Amino acid sequence: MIGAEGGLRGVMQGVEQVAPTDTPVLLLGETGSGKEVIARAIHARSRRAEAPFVRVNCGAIPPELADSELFGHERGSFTGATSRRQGWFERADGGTLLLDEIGELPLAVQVRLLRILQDGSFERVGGQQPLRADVRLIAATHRDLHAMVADGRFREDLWYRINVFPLRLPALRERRDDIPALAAHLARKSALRLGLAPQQPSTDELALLLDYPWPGNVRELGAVIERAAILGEGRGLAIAQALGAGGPGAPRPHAATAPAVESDSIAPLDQVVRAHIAAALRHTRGRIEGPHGAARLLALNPNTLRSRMRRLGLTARDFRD
Ligand SMILES: Nc1ncnc2c1ncn2[C@@H]1O[C@H](COP(=O)(O)OP(=O)(O)OP(=O)(O)O)[C@@H](O)[C@H]1O
Repeated sequence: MIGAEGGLRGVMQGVEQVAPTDTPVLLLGETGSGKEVIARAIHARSRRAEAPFVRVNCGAIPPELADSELFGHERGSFTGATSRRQGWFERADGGTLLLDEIGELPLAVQVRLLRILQDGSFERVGGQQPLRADVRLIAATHRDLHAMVADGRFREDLWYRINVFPLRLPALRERRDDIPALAAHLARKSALRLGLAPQQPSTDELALLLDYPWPGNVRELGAVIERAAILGEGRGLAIAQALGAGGPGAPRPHAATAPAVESDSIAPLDQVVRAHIAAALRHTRGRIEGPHGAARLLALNPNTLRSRMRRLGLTARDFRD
């Protein structure tokens, strides 16, 4: 895990404290910020490390199947239940269960979840016999569960039960110091996966990565690095192009000056240049001239930069906040 000594230091302290216990953990943080990575770290440091770690994405289960997915069902208990099925609690018995996106669970299922957390017992759908499962629960969400409690969309009693030890993962933009190490790690992983010579971002490319807001956090950084590795064809990382071509927050090319992307892999040069200049302007908050200006960063004469910005439809004012 990258950042354990950096931006995740506080979170890791919590991990070390809570891992040896059986206490439920609530992981809070934006999508892609590393909640699953932290859940696995807790499991690995617990007495359950040799037992299963099971992750269930509650947001991906159709609400009518949530009961059966979590607690299992007996044969014939509903149309389509052609055989007995073990639920995720049974499969995680002795180990750790990560319920990702717990806020998406229907209220009826939340009641059953509360019960298993309170006394470890449950029944399969259509089953009479009470069963037991010894499971350590880790819940994760990017939602404001407290607000959902206030709206009646999340049960207050369940909220108290899972909110014993909350850990909040900072967004990547709140721990920019971790970006260089993460980028290096992700670049090595991409190169291995793609069978390309490993490449590392240059200082200029790192500046682009440091400047980007990363709404999709580490997952998005991984995707940008992978795209950059593919576009760089083993000779480098095409970070500017990868950022300009795909990031949801990437500056959109100006219709009059940059044609639509015609190929997925090769962005028009104007678009790449525009994204690069925009990144420099974001960095300097719109300042063009002087020692802290974008012209200096880009090694351009300020007037040259101004005329390129005009041609590409960029205005310094847009970067001033
Ligand atoms: N600190 C880290 N070091 C190395 N890789 C990381 C780190 N944090 C996240 N990643 C990688 O980033 C990706 C996203 O992380 P993860 O799946 O844990 O995020 P998440 O918060 O659980 O996302 P979601 O809310 O969408 O489920 C994964 O591929 C993971 O391996």
